[in-house]
Amino acid sequence: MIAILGTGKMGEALLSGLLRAGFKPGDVLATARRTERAKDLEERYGVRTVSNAEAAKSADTIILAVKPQDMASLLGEIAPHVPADLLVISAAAGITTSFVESRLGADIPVVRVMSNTPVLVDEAMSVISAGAHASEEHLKRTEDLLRPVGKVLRIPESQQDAATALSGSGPAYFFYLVEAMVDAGILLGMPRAAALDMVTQSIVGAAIMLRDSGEHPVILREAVTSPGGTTIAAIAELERHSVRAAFLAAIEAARNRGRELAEG
Ligand SMILES: NC(=O)C1=CN([C@@H]2O[C@H](COP(=O)(O)OP(=O)(O)OC[C@H]3O[C@@H](n4cnc5c(N)ncnc54)[C@H](OP(=O)(O)O)[C@@H]3O)[C@@H](O)[C@H]2O)C=CC1
Ligand SMILES: O=C(O)[C@@H]1CCC=N1
Repeated sequence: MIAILGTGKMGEALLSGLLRAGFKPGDVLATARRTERAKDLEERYGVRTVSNAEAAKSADTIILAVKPQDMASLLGEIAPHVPADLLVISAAAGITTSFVESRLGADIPVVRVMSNTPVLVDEAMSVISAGAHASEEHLKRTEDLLRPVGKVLRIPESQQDAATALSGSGPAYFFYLVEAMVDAGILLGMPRAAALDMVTQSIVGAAIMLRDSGEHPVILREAVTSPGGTTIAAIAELERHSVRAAFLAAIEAARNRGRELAEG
């Protein structure tokens, strides 16, 4: 039995992924803070919603998907009910495995995960790190849960905040880029729907080329950039506006914010 504690945007994305991967609604428990949210999840997915305490008692794996700011109180609530062999998967930004271990006590196996919302289309990037008491078997179980909804990579926990900034938040940067490019289309007099289609298909095509060609992004970009042509005119402007430096600073700020979240 798997339980998702805190079934909001990310928890629901993971829940739907588990069901698509073949879990039966009867094998999955969910918890939510508001009763109307719980009812909604029961109606849409057919899963049972229970209290956090009951979820911790009944499941062999729990996925913690509350906001980092709510983690301490959730852990306090479930600590008296957690069996020693429960696998605890924490999906919250910034929250370390030692934070979870210190509140759930003793030798509890904890795996930290940072996934992203493309879980919803089985194209997530999930990175996982073992806590002090998580074994190879616990990592394998976590990978088996996440692999059906995308790619899974093991990383040292020291890199988790950086991964959160890159791939956890990553989809938001691409949506932001699409918004900006569609605005540019509007500026040039293009209808909004057509602009969105063109930009979306360009980003999908570029993403698939990146993933499947094995080529370095510089090579792929150079292949688009004709001497004296249109692309280099655009890139000259991006450079003039320090877009690369803005990405470096933005992703560093996200990493730093992740560290702050751990402090509560
Ligand atoms: N959104 C994203 O792209 C990603 C999010 N994450 C991580 O996932 C976690 C959740 O984020 P997100 O889904 O965006 O946030 P949401 O606010 O959508 O989800 C959090 C959910 O937890 C519920 N909740 C809070 N406290 C409790 C409690 N004590 N018992 C039961 N349920 C509770 C909330 O209920 P209610 O709605 O009633 O307040 C809410 O539904 C965060 O830790 C975030 O760092 C990780 C990667 C990507
Ligand atoms: O913005 C956030 O804090 C969460 C973590 C990664 C993506 N969303």
